[in-house]
Amino acid sequence: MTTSTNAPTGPGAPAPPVPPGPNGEAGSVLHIDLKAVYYGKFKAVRDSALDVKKGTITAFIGPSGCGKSTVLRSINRMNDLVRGFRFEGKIRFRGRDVYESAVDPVAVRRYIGMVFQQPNPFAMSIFNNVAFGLRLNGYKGNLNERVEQALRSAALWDEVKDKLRQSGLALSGGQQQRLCIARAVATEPEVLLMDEPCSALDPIATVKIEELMQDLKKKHTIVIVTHNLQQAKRVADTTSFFYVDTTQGGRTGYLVETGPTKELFSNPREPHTRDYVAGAFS
Ligand SMILES: Nc1ncnc2c1ncn2[C@@H]1O[C@H](COP(=O)(O)OP(=O)(O)OP(=O)(O)O)[C@@H](O)[C@H]1O
Repeated sequence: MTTSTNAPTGPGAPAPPVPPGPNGEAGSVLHIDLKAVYYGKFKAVRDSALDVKKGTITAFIGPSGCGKSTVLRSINRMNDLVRGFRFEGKIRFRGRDVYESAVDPVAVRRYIGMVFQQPNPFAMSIFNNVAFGLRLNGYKGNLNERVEQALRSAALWDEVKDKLRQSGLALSGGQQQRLCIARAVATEPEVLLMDEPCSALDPIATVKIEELMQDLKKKHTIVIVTHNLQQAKRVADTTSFFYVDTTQGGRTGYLVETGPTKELFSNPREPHTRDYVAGAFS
C-alpha cells in the first residue's frame, strides 16, 4: 500500500494533520495496540491488539461493559472529551500513532468519522446537516453536488431530494440515522466508526443500514460495535470478541480473539468466545 494514494483527497479533505507514517502494515488502515485505558483510576480495558484491513467491516462483540465502545471511541480520540480518560498504547492510522503529541485530535476525527447509537441530526435542515462538516472544513467546491453525493452514499437521496430545506429532525428514526451517515461521509473519512448504529431502529430500518454498510465499505473501512450477534454475522468480514473477567473482583475488559467472522462463530479458539457465541451468556 502506498500511503499517499490512500490519503483522503476528496473535496472535504483537510490539510493533512495525520501524515502517513512509514510503517503502515500492508493492507492495514488501523493497527490497535492498546495497553490500558483508564477512566480516572478505573482500568476499563487492558491488553488488546488488532489490525483493521482496508475496505473491510470489523465487528466488536462481547458482553455489556467489556469495553467495546471504549476501544471504538479511543480510535478517533473521541474519549479525549471524557474527564479522567487516559489511553496507554498506540493506535496507528496508516502507520502514524494518533496519540502522538503533535497530532490534533480534531483532525483525527475528520479522517476517522463516527456514527452514534442514537440518531443525532442537528436541529437544522437536511441540507445543512450534510453540509455542516464541509463548511467547517472550508470546502470551496460545489456544495449542492457534494451534499447530493453524500445523501446518495447514505441511500437517502431519493427519499429527501424534494425536501432538503426541511428539518432533519422531521425524518423517521431510520432516515435520521442515514442522514447522520451522510453527514459523516460527506467529508470522505477513510474510516467510519459505528457504535451500535441500529440499536434504536426497527428491523426494516436495520436491514437498510446493513445493506448500506456493504456499499459504504467500498469507500470506507468500517468498525462497528454491535450487541446483535446475527448482525455481526451478516455484515462483518472480521469479528473481535471482548470479554470482561469479573472472577477476581475486577471489571477490566480485554480482547479475547479476532478472526474471520465465519471462523470466529463456527470454530472459536477460546472457551469464552465459544460460550458467548453459543449463547451461554450475554
Ligand atoms: N465516561 C465514562 N466514565 C467512567 N467509566 C466509564 C465511562 N464510559 C464507560 N465506562 C466504564 O468502562 C467500562 C467499559 O464500558 P464500555 O461502554 O466501553 O463497554 P461496552 O462493552 O461498550 O458496554 P455496553 O455493551 O454495555 O455498551 C464499563 O465498566 C463502563 O462502566
